[in-house]
Amino acid sequence: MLRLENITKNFGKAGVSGASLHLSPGEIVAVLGASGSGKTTLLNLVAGLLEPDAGRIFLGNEDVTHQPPEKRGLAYVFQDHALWPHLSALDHLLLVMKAPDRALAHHLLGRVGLGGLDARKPHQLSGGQKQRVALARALAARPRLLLLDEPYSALDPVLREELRLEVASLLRAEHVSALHVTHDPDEALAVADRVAVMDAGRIVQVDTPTRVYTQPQTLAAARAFGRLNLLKVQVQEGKVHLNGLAWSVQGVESGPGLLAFRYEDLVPAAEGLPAKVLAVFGGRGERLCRVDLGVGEAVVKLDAGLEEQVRLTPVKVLTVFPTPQK
Ligand SMILES: Nc1ncnc2c1ncn2[C@@H]1O[C@H](COP(=O)(O)OP(=O)(O)OP(=O)(O)O)[C@@H](O)[C@H]1O
Repeated sequence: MLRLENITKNFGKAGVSGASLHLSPGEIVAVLGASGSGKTTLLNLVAGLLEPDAGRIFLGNEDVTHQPPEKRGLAYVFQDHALWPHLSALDHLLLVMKAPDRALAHHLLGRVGLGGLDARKPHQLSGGQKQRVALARALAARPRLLLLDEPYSALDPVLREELRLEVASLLRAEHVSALHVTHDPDEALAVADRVAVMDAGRIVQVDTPTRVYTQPQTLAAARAFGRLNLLKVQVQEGKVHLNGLAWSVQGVESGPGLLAFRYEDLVPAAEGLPAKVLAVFGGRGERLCRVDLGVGEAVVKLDAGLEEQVRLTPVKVLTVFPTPQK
């Protein structure tokens, strides 16, 4: 459906470099990465709003690298919803339909939670409602590929959760592929078949959300999903030793590095590292504590009453990542 081959766009030191990616028909791929890692630039290249310096973009079998945006058959929903001030919500949908269908437009507005607001113009809608008109319009265009750039960021958390599932199920029902930029790992987990992680302009890993979470290939990929603890360690012949505890880390070079593990994999254990609780926070039924482990600080899920003299050990480590240069 979409194939990117070695796409590069230089903005001095920033931009996108050597990005390759493919999307199958009906597949939803989330693009995750730190701010400035190149996510929006990648989307703009696919949309045709930017031209790459090198590399090629295919939609189906068609090379669209130098095609203008309006020829590409895509729809996009970016952070600013770009609505026409003089058009009603319903008219926005009718305008992009090849064969205008009022019943379908009305139905789509209902599906994104705008039932009864068909006649409203943008100035009569809230920011979140405008964003939903933009989403419904994108779906009404029946694109071969939908590009989403933080489409739910202006919505409240409840609506965001409901709408992302609703849109994902509409996309799946219609077999529409989507490339979905988000900062929110929960959003990626909820809607994406695969995740592409970007770091400093490069796509550093493309895999299912679960595999990126459990087997991140780089520190940026591990960070993309959050809930990450890092302790400074020394690797010696594939092993890490910390105060009598030892882990084997396959394929990691000897020398200094960062032992990485998720919050939930740090657990109380009699033989663990003595932990001093520095702060307690959290919610939603889980209680998180920042602790000093003597060898560094970490965050742990800890039930009330366990703070006193608790010993903790990471029962599962992801790997040891090289210490970043910066
Ligand atoms: N037109 C431009 N001219 C020069 N530099 C640019 C331009 N557009 C983007 N950049 C730079 O390219 C890098 C990637 O920007 P981009 O907007 O793609 O990042 P992002 O991952 O989408 O970030 P965010 O999550 O903050 O939106 C940044 O360093 C940005 O400053």
